[in-house]
Amino acid sequence: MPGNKYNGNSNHIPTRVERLLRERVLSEQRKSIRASQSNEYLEEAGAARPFGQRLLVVANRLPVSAVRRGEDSWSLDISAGGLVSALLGVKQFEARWIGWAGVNVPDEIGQKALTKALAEKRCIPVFLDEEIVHQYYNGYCNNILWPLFHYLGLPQEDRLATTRSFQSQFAAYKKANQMFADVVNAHYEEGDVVWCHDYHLMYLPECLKKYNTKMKVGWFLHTPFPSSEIHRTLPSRYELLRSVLAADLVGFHTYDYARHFVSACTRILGLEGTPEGVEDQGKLTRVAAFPIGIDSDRFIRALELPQVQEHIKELKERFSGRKVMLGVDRLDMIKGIPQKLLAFEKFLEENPYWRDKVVLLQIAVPTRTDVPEYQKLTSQVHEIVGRINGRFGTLTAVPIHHLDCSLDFHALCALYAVTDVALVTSLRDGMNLVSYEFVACQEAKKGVLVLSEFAGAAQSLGAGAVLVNPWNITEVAASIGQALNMPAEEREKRHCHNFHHVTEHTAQEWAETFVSELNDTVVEAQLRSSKVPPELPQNDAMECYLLSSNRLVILGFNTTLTEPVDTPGSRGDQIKEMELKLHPALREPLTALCNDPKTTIVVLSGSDRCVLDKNFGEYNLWLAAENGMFLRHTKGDWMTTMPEHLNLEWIDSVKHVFEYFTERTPRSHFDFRDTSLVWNYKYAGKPIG
Ligand SMILES: O=P(O)(O)OC[C@H]1O[C@H](O[C@H]2O[C@H](CO)[C@@H](O)[C@H](O)[C@H]2O)[C@H](O)[C@@H](O)[C@@H]1O
Ligand SMILES: O=c1ccn([C@@H]2O[C@H](COP(=O)(O)OP(=O)(O)O)[C@@H](O)[C@H]2O)c(=O)[nH]1
Repeated sequence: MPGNKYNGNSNHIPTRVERLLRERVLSEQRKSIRASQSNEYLEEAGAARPFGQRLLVVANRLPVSAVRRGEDSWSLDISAGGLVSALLGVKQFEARWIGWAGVNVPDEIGQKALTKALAEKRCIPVFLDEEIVHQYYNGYCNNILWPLFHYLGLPQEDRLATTRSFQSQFAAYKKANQMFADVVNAHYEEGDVVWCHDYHLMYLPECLKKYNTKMKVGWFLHTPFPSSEIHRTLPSRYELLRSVLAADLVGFHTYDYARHFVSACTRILGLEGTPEGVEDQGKLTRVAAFPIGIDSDRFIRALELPQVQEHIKELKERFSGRKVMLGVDRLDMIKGIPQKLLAFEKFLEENPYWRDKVVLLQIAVPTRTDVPEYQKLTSQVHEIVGRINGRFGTLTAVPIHHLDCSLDFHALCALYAVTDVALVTSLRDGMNLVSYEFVACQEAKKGVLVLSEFAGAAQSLGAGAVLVNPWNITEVAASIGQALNMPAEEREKRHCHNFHHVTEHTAQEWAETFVSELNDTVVEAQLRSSKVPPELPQNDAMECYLLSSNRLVILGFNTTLTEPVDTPGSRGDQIKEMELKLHPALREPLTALCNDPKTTIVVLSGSDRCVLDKNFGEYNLWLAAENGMFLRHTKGDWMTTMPEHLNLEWIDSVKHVFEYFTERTPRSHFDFRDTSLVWNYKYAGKPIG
């Protein structure tokens, strides 16, 4: 099994540093294994795999688009987007894809035929009907989670309508996730690794673990994970986090996204965040950053193909005498296309010299065209392009070539290769693979990448790119000028830096690291659980209790004998908790215990004397107030265990410090008892869910 390095009987759980070192060694080994393998895409079922661990990749979309040709015939096209190319490049596992084929297939004959055709591509379909797709995909995924995770808030115009339809869309989301889970469960074999992808499937880890706690489940988010301040506005904030935490390993593109997730779990769920992940009652969900990459060799090799060379030649001729600037984006509001166009317009305004010497080629791939926000964006972009071309175009040339379509892989490679300046102005972007692909195709030209600081890629390619804030069109316009005028020597240095990153940190590497870490995480969890102290054997304890004739039982008060006010899933009630009260259901058993002549009961608490008097005055027991500073049997008076001449001079100064912080820490409170000062910050900043 790859990735399982815990040989023999060692019970050692590796530290982070040990894990990192081990991962580096393994990464080198994997690279040499990869180098000796072929590199074909979507191999037919049955092809030999070196290690044989099965990987079930579960994503909303399958890596193929299906088109119906007849009642029982389908044609399938590989759709090689970012995630697809990343995972198809992984040779180490026997991968199966589970996902939605992107079409509605209401009839059984069609479903059977499509299932059969997809099986040849190692794909397994999840059939979603139109209503579910509308509510789950267009609604909850793309109209709620997508804008929220990209800091765009809920859709502006129909905000209230969205708020109203929220519950039904969330119900559809859960239903759709359960449908994915049912298909996974039907195909799961012991030992398989199940890798769930993206915001579409946040509810899936829990569905899978409910079915089989032993299943190895990983979840990876391709978008940003926003600050907890954004996530907490989601009505389903609690359920989504809980469900993701059911996974063994949770991955993000950047450390920032991982940190946001952990802080959402601490702030919203009240759980403990550790450097390893999130801990809940001894169960650890590992959380880490796994920046994706591309299959850089595939791009580099494509540039050598005759048809790509031919295309490059044509493009060079077509745009000779002009510098080529390129944008490749899905037509999505997160990509900042209007902002990019406005910045380009400003650049042309301020730099008349460049007006006939530069062209911007903008490929705007249509996406989510059923969602109204996307339809509005299309019109807006067309309007801006028309205006700029009207302003700066001539009879023979226009400054912007805008294409509402997608290009095939070879055409895209040729475009990347002839580009002088790539312009990525995403307002937020999980990673942005286009910037990686551009770098991979620039060994000859060494063009400049102008990159938004809000794309995950800025963390990896930031050193070589010209970073911009896409909201600041003055800055972007100036960066366009800087890029177009950049001396060759500087371009080369910047390019080399990024090229090295793109070719070293590949998609294969990304997937292998994730799966390897997932395998390790599961083994570590087993080791950890074997170290947890065993539960009290209740029957044995009861037997001993019954046999003994002189028993001392020491009970706590707060949360031992009080009514629970802070159960998971409910908001804690600070006011109730501040007034400690014996749980009414415990009155009877406590009376019975206290009246048992063989048993002495002590309630030991940090509370002061009057609180204990009020709650236990009527019982036949011992009270130890302020953690034992005062002691009394309920039939007698309080006595103190405090040494004589105890120095209490510190109290005044500590009181001031506590008061200072109480004023500045919302929901904290401060108790001044006879011999102790207590500053309680349990409710400060957490939990809100
Ligand atoms: O399938 P669609 O709804 O048309 O959307 C296409 C994909 O868009 C998102 O991509 C993200 O993943 C990339 C690779 O990790 C990353 O570079 C990019 O920044 C993200 O936006 C989405 O998350 C995918 O699920 C969609 O399939
Ligand atoms: O005409 C096109 C334009 C883009 N892409 C691919 O779409 C992916 C876009 O990924 P990115 O991470 O940049 O953004 P996303 O669209 O996933 O948000 C890249 O792999 C591109 O090569 C494509 O196949 N054809």
